Amino acid sequence: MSGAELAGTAAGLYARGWLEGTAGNLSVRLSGDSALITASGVSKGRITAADVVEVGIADSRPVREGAPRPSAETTIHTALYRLSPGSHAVVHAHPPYATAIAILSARRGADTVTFTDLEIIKGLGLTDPSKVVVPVFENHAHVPAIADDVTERLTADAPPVMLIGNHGATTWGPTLEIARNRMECLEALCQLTLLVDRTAA
Ligand SMILES: CSCCC(=O)C(=O)COP(=O)(O)O
Ligand SMILES: [Zn+2]
Repeated sequence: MSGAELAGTAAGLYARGWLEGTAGNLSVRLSGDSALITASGVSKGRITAADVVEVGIADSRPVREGAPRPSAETTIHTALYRLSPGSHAVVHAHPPYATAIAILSARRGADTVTFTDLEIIKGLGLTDPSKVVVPVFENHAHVPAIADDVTERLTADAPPVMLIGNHGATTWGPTLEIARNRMECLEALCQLTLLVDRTAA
């Protein structure tokens, strides 16, 4: 897995309008105990292989001196890699419908959102796709506190998707393509839920 592949996936998500401004971050696990993650504060629509940083999964720090500053959300990515040894990629984005659901959840003080009986749940790769309970984390200003909450709340068999209140969504999986697909499925679940809720109102 290379920085160019990360950049290509990021460009695709940017083109969909899910990484507005400099939003979003993507990473892949490397062999050993490190991961390659996008640099902080750069447009993910035009990053290149030079805009990725290798960080340690144990300490979330750049492996090499002089590297660009890694994503501000690196600690969330590394917490997920520690939690889920079979996961080799993490995608964080701000897709509009998932972010709207994250905002509504935060307003209601809800720490989960449940989706039931929607075919697209199957795209999340769950054993029982009839229902998925998606955790919603508080958007602490100090990002490592979000990572601490992730470590505390999630178990290895948790669904590979989460929302961050007032912020966005994070998904993970065995490959970058699967983590990206899961982001698309989560966004579709949120979009369908908001569309149907509005139609029924
Ligand atoms: C302009 S978006 C604010 C930060 C954020 O939510 C994000 O996803 C990007 O952070 P990064 O440090 O990875 O650029
Ligand atoms: Zn974000």
